[in-house]
Amino acid sequence: MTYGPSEGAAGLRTEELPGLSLRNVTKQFVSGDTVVTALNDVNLDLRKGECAALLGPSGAGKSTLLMIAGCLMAPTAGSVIIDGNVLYDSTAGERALHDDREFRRKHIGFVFQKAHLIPFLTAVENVQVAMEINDVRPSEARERAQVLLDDLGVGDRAGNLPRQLSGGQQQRVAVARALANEPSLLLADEPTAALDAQRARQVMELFQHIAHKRGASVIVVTHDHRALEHFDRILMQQDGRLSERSEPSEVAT
Ligand SMILES: Nc1ncnc2c1ncn2[C@@H]1O[C@H](COP(=O)(O)OP(=O)(O)OP(=O)(O)O)[C@@H](O)[C@H]1O
Repeated sequence: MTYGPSEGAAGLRTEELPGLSLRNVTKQFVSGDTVVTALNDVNLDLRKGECAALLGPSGAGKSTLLMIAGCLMAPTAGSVIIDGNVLYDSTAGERALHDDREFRRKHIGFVFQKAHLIPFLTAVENVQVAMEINDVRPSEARERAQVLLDDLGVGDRAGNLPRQLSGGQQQRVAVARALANEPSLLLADEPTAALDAQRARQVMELFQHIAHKRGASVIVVTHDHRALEHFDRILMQQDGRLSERSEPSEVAT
């Protein structure tokens, strides 16, 4: 289901629609007699061009929130709306309303804690392949992949295999891959854990740039409170609930 060209979820004009909306999203994991409520009635509207940090203690549900926002996992209840496209709706149960794989490929970029590069492809091929899956011509894909690697300061390692790169270099290749298809929603789960302070700062600045200059909605899970200056919003996930902090100083260190 997609809202029409001029009207959206709440009667908003399409250009004013949030990049991401989570509506009353609940996620429960059941194993045997145990039920874990990882997300409990979570609501979020993230505008296009907004860059949000997601904080919270271990086990609070941060990764689960990213997986659901990124359509890698269906919510138990609630709806997920990306750029006016209803991806999940509780009334439709577990079934995605769109072909979520195709939607994900075209519109969503992920960066995980570990780079997860394809080991037998070079750095540039790892980025290139993400574009080719979306039917970009190989020559154009290669050129754009090289530009992204240059932007991330690893252009000179384009021809190296992942095992020939340091952890931080691999992670920057993974960031380039996530940006390959100019996603409207970028989700990153502790992307700077393997980086030194300077590189971590550069990656956070890049995320900020992607939101502010390209109009993407960005969520970054981080434990690094020094990075909070790079974010427009600070979200806190605790005991399954999502809340918002207005100032970095409100976040306990
Ligand atoms: N596939 C699963 N099956 C059962 N329980 C799960 C599953 N995935 C997550 N959980 C549980 O859901 C809760 C939230 O997990 P989640 O990984 O989202 O937390 P987190 O905030 O990302 O934690 P961390 O900071 O340690 O990565 C935890 O209690 C976790 O054990």
